[in-house]
Amino acid sequence: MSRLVVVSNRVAVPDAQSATAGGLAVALRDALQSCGGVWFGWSGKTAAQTAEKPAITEVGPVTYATLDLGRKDYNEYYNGFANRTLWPLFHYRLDLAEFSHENYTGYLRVNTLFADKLRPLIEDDDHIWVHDYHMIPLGRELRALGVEHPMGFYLHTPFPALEVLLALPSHALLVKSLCAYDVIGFQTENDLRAFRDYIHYETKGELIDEQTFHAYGRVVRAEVFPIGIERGQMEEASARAVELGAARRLERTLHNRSLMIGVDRLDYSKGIPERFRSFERFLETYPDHRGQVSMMQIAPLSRSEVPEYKAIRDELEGLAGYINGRYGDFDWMPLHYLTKNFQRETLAGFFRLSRVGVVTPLRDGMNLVAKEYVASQDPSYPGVLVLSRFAGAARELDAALLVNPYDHDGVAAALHQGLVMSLEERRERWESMIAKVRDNSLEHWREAFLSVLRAVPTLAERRAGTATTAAPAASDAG
Ligand SMILES: O=P(O)(O)OC[C@H]1O[C@H](O[C@H]2O[C@H](CO)[C@@H](O)[C@H](O)[C@H]2O)[C@H](O)[C@@H](O)[C@@H]1O
Ligand SMILES: O=c1ccn([C@@H]2O[C@H](COP(=O)(O)OP(=O)(O)O)[C@@H](O)[C@H]2O)c(=O)[nH]1
Repeated sequence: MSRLVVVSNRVAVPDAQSATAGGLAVALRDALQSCGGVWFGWSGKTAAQTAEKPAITEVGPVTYATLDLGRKDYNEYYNGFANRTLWPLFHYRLDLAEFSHENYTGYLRVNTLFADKLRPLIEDDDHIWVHDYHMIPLGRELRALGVEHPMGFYLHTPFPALEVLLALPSHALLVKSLCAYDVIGFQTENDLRAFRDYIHYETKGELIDEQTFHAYGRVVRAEVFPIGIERGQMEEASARAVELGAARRLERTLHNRSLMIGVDRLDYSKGIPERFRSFERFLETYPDHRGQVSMMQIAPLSRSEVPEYKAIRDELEGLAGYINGRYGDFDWMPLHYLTKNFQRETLAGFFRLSRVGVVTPLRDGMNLVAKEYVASQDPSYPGVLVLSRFAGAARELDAALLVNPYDHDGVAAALHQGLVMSLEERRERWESMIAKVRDNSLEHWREAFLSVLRAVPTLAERRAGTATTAAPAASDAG
């Protein structure tokens, strides 16, 4: 099998902490281990200047190549265009999107630099898989350097509706850059539809069939590959975790009260203030639950240098204090709000103890927490998932209590419904959801994407005329 080159903003270089690597990191590492290759990206560290050469770590057949970013590059590329322009825009928050020429230039500069540094590491037969909004221009930059290899791109966030994307001054180049890839993967049908709308209405490209289109002189495949969680991992971890320290200690603090749980990076896309307001509405509307149930919100800090993330942190501290001050009692605290990070194995135990999982983003590419909550439940006594209809996960987990996170009364009613739901209905809903979580695992996602990417003939196959596939090949570099 030919080698794989993975490119992503964050690279999980194995080290002393490798045991705690996230699911996506493990899945990509497994793929690289089996066929060999390179994982390239940012080191996660900043320096005075961006590194001249990538730092190389060789582990078996895998080369990890990472670059430290200089402060200016880091600010304009990561804090700037990626997380102050593309992130809010892709999550339908035009009100928060900042359009700065300087940041945009920095974003393009870092992508050009990544392409330059990656080029020498690419071998003739490689397949290249690029991840996420940080790296959209990378494929086009590689093509400009003469890289004609099969190249795939996967977008982990939503792809915004046409009218929203048009607000981005550089929308045309962004989409043209996407078309430099041979395969583009999205989380949901919604995202794919939005992308095809853009191709159809803005580029006047030709939609050849459900998965293929022609634009900018290239034939490209665009498909849906919903991401999942590692098969069995949370199921096993949660069964073990309830016997372990943290979950045991949490259970003792509950004094037989019910627990509702939310776990999200501290990000405005996750709808945490709206969730707190819905929780307040719930306490107001259903007073019988006062003193009987608590909500625990785990929200590890994220992208803390971006002003909008600082603002939401302040807002949440104010709201949590207000709710606890207004409704709490000397022996009961309604809301536990923590900004520390927990290991997923610990979360698995917390999820299993929680009667209701509250996952109410305003917009989310997938939301793996929703799937992890389902996977962590005790099959004989499962909890209830309250899930935003605007999370990608809602497409598969349609047996959850689906809510509109902007509708505080509706979410409050769903929280109540989750707490009073019969065991029979809880089991029925959970069985439907766990089947989908198991079927659409992370491994399934990875193999589904790679099988489409690997069907694109390699450079060597095309040169030798030995391609056996009908998969479309690039016709020019766009
Ligand atoms: O790298 P950070 O800036 O610290 O952010 C963490 C990741 O956040 C985003 O995650 C997305 O990917 C998940 C898996 O596909 C998906 O479930 C979720 O809905 C997305 O928000 C981001 O897209 C990643 O690149 C970041 O690494
Ligand atoms: O304290 C925490 C909070 C979250 N997570 C993990 O972070 C991931 C979050 O992924 P999700 O798709 O829900 O959202 P994202 O943060 O990628 O937007 C999930 O695997 C969580 O279990 C974690 O390990 N510790």
